[in-house]
Amino acid sequence: MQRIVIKIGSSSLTSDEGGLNRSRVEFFASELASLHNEGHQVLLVTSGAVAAGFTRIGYKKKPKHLHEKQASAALGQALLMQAYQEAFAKDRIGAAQILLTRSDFSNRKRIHNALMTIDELLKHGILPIVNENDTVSVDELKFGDNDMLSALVANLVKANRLLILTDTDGLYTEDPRKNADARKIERVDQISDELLKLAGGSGSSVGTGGMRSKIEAARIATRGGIPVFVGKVSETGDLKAAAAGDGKGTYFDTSLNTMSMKKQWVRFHSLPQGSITVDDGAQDALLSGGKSLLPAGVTDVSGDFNPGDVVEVLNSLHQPIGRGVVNYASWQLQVVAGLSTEEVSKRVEVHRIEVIHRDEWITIG
Ligand SMILES: Nc1ncnc2c1ncn2[C@@H]1O[C@H](COP(=O)(O)OP(=O)(O)O)[C@@H](O)[C@H]1O
Ligand SMILES: N[C@@H](CCC(=O)OP(=O)(O)O)C(=O)O
Repeated sequence: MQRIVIKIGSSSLTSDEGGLNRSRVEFFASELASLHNEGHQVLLVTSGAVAAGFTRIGYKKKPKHLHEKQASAALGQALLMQAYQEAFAKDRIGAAQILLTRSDFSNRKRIHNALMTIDELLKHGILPIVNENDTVSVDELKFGDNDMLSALVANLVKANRLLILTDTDGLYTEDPRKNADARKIERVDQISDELLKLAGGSGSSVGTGGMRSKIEAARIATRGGIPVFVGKVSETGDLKAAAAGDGKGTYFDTSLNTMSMKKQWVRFHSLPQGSITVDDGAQDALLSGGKSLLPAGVTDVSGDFNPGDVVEVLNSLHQPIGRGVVNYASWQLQVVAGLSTEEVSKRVEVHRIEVIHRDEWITIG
């Protein structure tokens, strides 16, 4: 038995003019049902709410403004779920709706609740269907496309694999819609910046992130130890083949140095509650010395945070260099910034003397 997260993009479920393509929904549901019936735990991350809803609202093409997209998603999500529910019912599979936002992933309690819900549904043989909660997602915190959401869900549920389905049979050296000579890349073992540059934006009028956001998602999932497939499922049996390592697409192998769960949370899920500026010595200690941050290296503190929160760390030029879990409240750190360890222990009572312990630090940039 494997736990498999499958992401389906708008371009696979709707037509360019918008509106849900019911027969595509039925096809994907039957492919998912066949994996489910083999005894796997299957989770679906689906897009398509905006694309399914905008024509019904009366917009001529996919809307650009956030409130229009949100209105389309509110209508379209219901249509999407209805279509999935009816399609899965043919295989007697119950389908449940889970709507998440970016900020849910940075709140340990909320995301823990989501995980408990998903586990409970899977235990009862129900197929969880996840989408972004578009109505309450604000612009700057939106996933936008669901590729990143699927990677975070896969990490959250500790999936055995993530299958990102789209309208192209994998990653090419260039966008194959624009260059017929583009070559397919069958396997990727290291996601480099050069590879990210190969990938362009969306080729269709309904899709959002294009290949680039899929590679970024693959980077996050593979770092979490989850192998990823990006490709096409268009005929019966294609999904099983994709899950078995024989699909029409590109396979991304897990990177050798996978991050600990704690570091993954700091890197990908957390929302910093404040920032700490450090001097050049502390910057070196963090970036090249593999050391923890001590109060002596702190020059400035901003924001209102508590021990256990994540903070961003800035260098003396105010450029972000990383983030980590802080062991001080902001007011405590203000009192002891720049002081030696001996002085610190005279002035405040803290659980750990390091401002950020190296095991809870992550370099960014
Ligand atoms: N290097 C590339 N290889 C493959 N596809 C690419 C590449 N660069 C850009 N694309 C485009 O990415 C599109 C898939 O992304 P997108 O439209 O966002 O789909 P989805 O709705 O499934 O998320 C493809 O149709 C293709 O035009
Ligand atoms: N939450 C949105 C996702 C938007 C979107 O276009 O995503 P994708 O097709 O994955 O690039 C929706 O359901 O419409």
